[in-house]
Amino acid sequence: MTKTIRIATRKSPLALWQAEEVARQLKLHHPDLEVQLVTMTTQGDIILDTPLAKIGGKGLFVKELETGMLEGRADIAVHSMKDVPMQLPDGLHLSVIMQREDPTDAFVSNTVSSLDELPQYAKVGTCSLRRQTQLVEKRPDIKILNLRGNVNSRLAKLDNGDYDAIILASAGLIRLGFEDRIKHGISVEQSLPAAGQGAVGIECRSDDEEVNALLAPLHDDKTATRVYAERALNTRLNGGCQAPIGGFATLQGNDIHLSGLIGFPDGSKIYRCEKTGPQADPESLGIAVAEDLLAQGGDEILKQLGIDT
Ligand SMILES: NCc1[nH]cc(CCC(=O)O)c1CC(=O)O
Repeated sequence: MTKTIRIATRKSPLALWQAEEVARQLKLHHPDLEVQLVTMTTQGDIILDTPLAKIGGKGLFVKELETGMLEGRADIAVHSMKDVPMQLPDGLHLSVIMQREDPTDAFVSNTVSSLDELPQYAKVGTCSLRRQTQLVEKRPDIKILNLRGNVNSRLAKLDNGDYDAIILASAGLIRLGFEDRIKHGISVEQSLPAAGQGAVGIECRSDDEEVNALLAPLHDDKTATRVYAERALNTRLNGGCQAPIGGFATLQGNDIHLSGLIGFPDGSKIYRCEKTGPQADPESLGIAVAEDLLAQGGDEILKQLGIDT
């Protein structure tokens, strides 16, 4: 009998694109494999009118997919790594982290081509406290407006004239063929990305040896090392993708260079830290950067946001 892998995925265009890309790569490596998409709706897809930071829960975009795997209705789930909580349920693990797409935040506008060109009191759409914090630090006059929904509907809201500019992950725009909407990828110095941004991960049951073996060729070691360091930073800060926390790692020779930040959402103060450590131990580096940020005053920010450290 031919083996079938069932992929649990959300129905948003980006989620479907990513699931289909995994299906395509799996079939490339295993021509006889059958791959099916099992679409599911998550809490994050239902609650569209509330800023994510206010809903507060972690794993809003992944929980139903995980339940599907634990109940045997699917074999794997494909996620944007940025949306994957730091702690996974018992019995599941991240089997694969795929090669990273452009990790930057994209500046998207129909009227200007950069942050500096935005008129005074311009309206900028984003639902990310991390993006907001870094934008407002540089441009305190800017009015941040909430922007939720999938990539396509966010672009439609910009075109509708609701905003002077919006900030989205470059990776999602590139994958969906909207690369031409990106005025520029904002430098990581100006807008430090979220942990895991631009990387796709595949989760499955830890004990499913056959599926883990079939997935293995899709793993990218270099991306995984970077994402592990970024996620270790987030884990120590107890952040999720909804906190005003950034983390971005690059590889330099045999080392990892990790930049992290945490800031007040009004941009009044951002604490930053960069450290370098061996590629063999991304976790320790992530924790060291997190400890430094907490000691500088990041603990106060987390306390004000109601996040336990
Ligand atoms: N939180 C939603 C989300 N999760 C992953 C991406 C983009 C794709 C990626 O980071 O791989 C996006 C959209 C966005 O932030 O614009």
